[in-house]
Amino acid sequence: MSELGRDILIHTADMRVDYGDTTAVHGLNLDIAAGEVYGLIGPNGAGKTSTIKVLATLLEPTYGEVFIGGHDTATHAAEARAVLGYMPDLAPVWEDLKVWEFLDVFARAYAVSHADRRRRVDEVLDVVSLESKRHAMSGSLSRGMTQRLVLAKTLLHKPRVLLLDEPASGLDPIARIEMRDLLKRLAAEGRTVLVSSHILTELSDFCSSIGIMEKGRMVVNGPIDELVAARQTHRRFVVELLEPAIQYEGPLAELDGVAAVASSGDNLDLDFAGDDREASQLLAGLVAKGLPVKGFYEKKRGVEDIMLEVGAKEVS
Ligand SMILES: Nc1ncnc2c1ncn2[C@@H]1O[C@H](COP(=O)(O)OP(=O)(O)OP(=O)(O)O)[C@@H](O)[C@H]1O
Repeated sequence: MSELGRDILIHTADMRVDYGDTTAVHGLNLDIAAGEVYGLIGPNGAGKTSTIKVLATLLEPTYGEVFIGGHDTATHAAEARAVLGYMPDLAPVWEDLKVWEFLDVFARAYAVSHADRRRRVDEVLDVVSLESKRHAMSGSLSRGMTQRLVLAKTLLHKPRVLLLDEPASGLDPIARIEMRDLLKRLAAEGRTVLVSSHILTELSDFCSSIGIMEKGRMVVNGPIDELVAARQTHRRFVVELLEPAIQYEGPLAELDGVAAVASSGDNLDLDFAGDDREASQLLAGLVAKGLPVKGFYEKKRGVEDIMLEVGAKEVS
């Protein structure tokens, strides 16, 4: 399936998921291209898991169409499954199997030939940096290593599309960073990765696109660059002063291009509409007005700011 030359690997149209009278997902339209890392963000209960389960062919949508790797999941579920790897939230491992045995069982299930199995198991252990744990019991691994083992299992059949439900949940900060770096690598190798989280900052620095869900609806969806640019009508500058900034708030509001001024301690935050040359003139104007300027820099606005603007404050 392609659209304007893009290879669309995840496509949904009007996808709805009902549980009895509860609608968990309302008419979802998604198009995620090859090589993208798509962050599905939303608070608990927003509908992320239901969405991912449908994409993974584990749950039939109540309504709508779903294509994975160009395969209609309603009519060609087996073909769709062959190209996708799904990692559930808090997936269990068989604790009494060694790490390599755990992977070997699944390699058999994926019909990897006997001759290739050992090599394939070694390859996925290498990808998730668990080679040294090859002979360890699965039950002896830390939470972060267990998540990486489950991810290794998900990679055995070389899926082009990865569907990862909260892969960093329950991990300590270091294990989170390791998981994030691993996902970056997997995406850099050309896979399409859909990863969910209720923690925005976990995703914002490496996703190419995001979707923010609230109560089963997608409230923001698109490439991060475009989302940020569309909301960037004003630039935010910080002026660091040598003394309390509050006394300068009033006079500065009259300067050309300054839309709003706020002070905190020795800093002034300016909302400013203008290009770099005008920003440079703004700085000259501040100094000419006698402000004791110690520093002047632009504060880039990111995805976190978008979140606040769309009012999804409960997602943090
Ligand atoms: N099997 C089910 N039966 C009934 N309602 C369900 C079922 N699974 C999910 N729901 C409801 O559907 C809505 C969406 O849940 P879902 O698990 O998809 O959200 P989520 O964003 O993944 O949240 P979480 O992070 O807590 O898993 C919630 O209101 C939830 O209570």
